[in-house]
Amino acid sequence: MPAPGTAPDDDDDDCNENLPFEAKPTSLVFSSKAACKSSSSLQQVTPSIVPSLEMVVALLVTITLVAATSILLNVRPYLIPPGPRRLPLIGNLYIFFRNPGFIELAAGLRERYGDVYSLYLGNKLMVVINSLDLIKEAFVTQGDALLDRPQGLAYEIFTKDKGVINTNGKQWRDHRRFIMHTFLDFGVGQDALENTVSPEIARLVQCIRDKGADASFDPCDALRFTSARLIFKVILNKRFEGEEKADLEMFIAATDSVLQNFGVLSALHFLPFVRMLPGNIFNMDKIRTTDTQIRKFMHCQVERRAIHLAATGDIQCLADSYLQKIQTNRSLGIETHTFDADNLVQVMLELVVAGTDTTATTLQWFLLYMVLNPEEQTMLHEEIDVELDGTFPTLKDRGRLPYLDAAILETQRLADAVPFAVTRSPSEDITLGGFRIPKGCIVVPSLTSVLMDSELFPQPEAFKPSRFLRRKNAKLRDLGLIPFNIGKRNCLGESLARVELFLVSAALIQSFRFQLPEGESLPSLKGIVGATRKPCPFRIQAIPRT
Ligand code: HEM
Repeated sequence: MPAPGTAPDDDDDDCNENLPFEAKPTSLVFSSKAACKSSSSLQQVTPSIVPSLEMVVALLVTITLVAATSILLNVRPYLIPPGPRRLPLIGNLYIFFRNPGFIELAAGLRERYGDVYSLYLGNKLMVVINSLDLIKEAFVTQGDALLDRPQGLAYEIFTKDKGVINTNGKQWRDHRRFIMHTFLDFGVGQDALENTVSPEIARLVQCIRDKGADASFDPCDALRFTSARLIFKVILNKRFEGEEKADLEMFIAATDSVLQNFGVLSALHFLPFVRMLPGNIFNMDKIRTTDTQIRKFMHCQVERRAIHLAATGDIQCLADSYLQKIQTNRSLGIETHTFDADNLVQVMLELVVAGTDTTATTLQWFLLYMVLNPEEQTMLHEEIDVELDGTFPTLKDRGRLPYLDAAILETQRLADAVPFAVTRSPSEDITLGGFRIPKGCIVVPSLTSVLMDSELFPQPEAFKPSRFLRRKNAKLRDLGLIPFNIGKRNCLGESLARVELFLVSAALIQSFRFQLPEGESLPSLKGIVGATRKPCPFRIQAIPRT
């Protein structure tokens, strides 16, 4: 008997027993003993390259099955919006890998398939909605059927049964209502908030002043820190001073890395088998470790608030109100799992994550448009100098600074900070634009399609604050300015974000003239799209104004 892999003995009558699988009697080539008696070198090489009958049949069957499946897969069910051809198993996920960017990809698909089109992520149907009319129809007129988030779509940081962003039904409603009421109590959107946030903004101004007029710097970090600090102040009454500054840096870096992996986490959700592959593909271990680190940090902050509240009874921030609600429920004997410590930690995490990157990104775009449009910046300087005469801007001044207000709105339009909002899922079949959007599918509004609509905003690529000057009493939503999306589940932090955007930009414009450092090439206006749409890194110079 030859060793495995060696040629069978020429004289061995039972040579078929020793042949590799391909060379057994049913083989077209090696079906006779004569064949076994051919040259040994041929016997060693040929069996591995000549297909057997089984192989040919298997191949034909596979090709037929793939072709049949492809044909079947590409017939969209009745009235389901059109979309590109999909492949077995991965659906249309392949188009995300070969395309230059999500926004360009979405624009191309809209041009080809119309305002409502569909894609398959694995075998999950996703419907993309374009245009102001259709987004209003979906999220306002038929909004009650489109309040839910798709279930099972739990990214590591947004768990599916806690918090507010990724939950549905009573859990979501109770938390959304509680947070909105508490924000109102703390004066979010009103003058009362000023005492809380103004010191942080003054600190940002000083931090930029300290860089010196000649220095060129990337404003990204300073703005992210300020945005995070503002939210931490409102929700945890925390300033992160002295040694604790490093904690905040760690937290920001960690949340950033989770957000950067957002795309991978989303793709993995639709290809669950990839998660099961051996090895640490996509660095999932790192993502989990970071998630644990972030959660531990927040737990610690919440515990400190609980100790402070027990000692003083003084309600100073959202966490205090929440802890008080847990206590009240307990003392009334109300058994509720909706308001508990785990939910509190999750809510805190979500508010910081949802509020930091979005606001900081919008402020970065604001500075970028300022340096690229010096004549617009001069108009803002003139307005603020005349109206405020050097006093630090407050919310009361908003009415006196219409050009600044318009410049912020125009920045928000062009920034398109959250281009595809957050996914939703119909709780029942709905009809939109003549198509059926079935219960349970994923729905994505393309906010870009509205913010960059040339009929609503002529020359949509141009930075023209004046387009918002004459809006009189028209609602921003009716004009098409919907960066927070619309309807009952739009951005929960809209009022807080508007306050921050106004106070930070007013203070910066009053204090500095921003310009491109000499010799620096013009920064690109093409954004980097992840969970948010950020500008590519750029450097500026801040010349102090007296
Ligand atoms: C310029 C800044 C911001 C922009 C452009 C923005 C945009 C958005 C968008 C488009 C959504 C998705 C709404 C939908 O499902 O249709 C959203 C949701 C949300 N945002 Fe914001 N946001 C900003 C700032 C903030 C801030 C400062 C906070 C928190 C303090 C915040 C907290 C939230 C929360 C909690 C949700 C989920 C709401 C829910 O599921 O009910 N956002 N945001």
